[in-house]
Amino acid sequence: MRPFWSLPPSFADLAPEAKDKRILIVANPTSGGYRPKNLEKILGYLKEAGCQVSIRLTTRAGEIGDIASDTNLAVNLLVIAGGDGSVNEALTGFQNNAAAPDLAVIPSGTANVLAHELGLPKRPAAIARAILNHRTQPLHFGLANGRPFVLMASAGFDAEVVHGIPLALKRKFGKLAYVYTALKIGMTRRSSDLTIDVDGEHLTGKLAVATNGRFYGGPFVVCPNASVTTQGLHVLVLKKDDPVSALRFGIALMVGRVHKAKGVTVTAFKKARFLAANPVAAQIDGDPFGATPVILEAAQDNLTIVVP
Ligand SMILES: Nc1ncnc2c1ncn2[C@@H]1O[C@H](COP(=O)(O)OP(=O)(O)OP(=O)(O)O)[C@@H](O)[C@H]1O
Repeated sequence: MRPFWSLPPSFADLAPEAKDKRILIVANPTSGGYRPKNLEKILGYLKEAGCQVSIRLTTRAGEIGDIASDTNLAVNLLVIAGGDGSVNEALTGFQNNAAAPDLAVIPSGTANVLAHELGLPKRPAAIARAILNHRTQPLHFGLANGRPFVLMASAGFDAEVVHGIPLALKRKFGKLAYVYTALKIGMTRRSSDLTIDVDGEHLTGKLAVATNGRFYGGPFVVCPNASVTTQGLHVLVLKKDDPVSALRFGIALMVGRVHKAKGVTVTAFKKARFLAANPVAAQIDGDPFGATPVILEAAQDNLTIVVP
């Protein structure tokens, strides 16, 4: 046993087998809360452990997808430093890569729901340790009109906010920008009716969220029984979206009770469709995704993701 005054083990001692590890870190410098200094520290720890590690900063949307779909990547681990949209791009790219490496995430982003789902650490040393330990779990995902989503796909008011939020405002004010945009849109919008076809049963509502995991919008629990590491999707249907109901649901969301709120149903499903007479805005993983109709199902495959 080490005497109590000795230094903690170095990263080189932690993972002797790391010397064979080839790691590519792809960082989205435009994601909310991006911290280049933290990335440098993580890079330093991984190099100290002997990993062959390189880093690439994206210069445009779509680049992460292109990298992830490259069948000549020749790495054991692709690490995405970014938010949920960046991870979604990697997942989408992996669909065209039969030799996809394992995935790890250095969380940034405005909400970063996946970080809450997996309990990802924030400190550089803890992130490096998780990457070196390389403990993995299957990451299940859903398909919306054939496009993968890791966390959620929805149609209705929240998607209108995702479509309407100005990027500069999101970068400057983070989550507050969502609140501001929601209030602004909420005052003038005309709500639409949705039909939600859940495994052949017809539900009606104003907002429908297909969720792959427990959380929504950050640390807020919407489906306590779900997890991104087990297969299966649930759909939350909100019956109303008038300002008073929206406020009630918002408060219920913040206290982790929205799934129990009056006017909310949660249903597990295999196949669902979000339909509307006139197109209703849709979003996946916090990025705009056109409009209804949206057809949803669980993907049969899964990825391998590093967990703490
Ligand atoms: N260099 C870049 N310039 C512009 N857009 C980029 C760049 N790199 C990646 N993107 C795009 O930025 C989008 C949003 O990124 P990301 O999700 O990581 O951050 P965020 O929006 O702040 O976080 P969150 O989704 O957790 O709220 C991604 O969908 C990705 O396509």
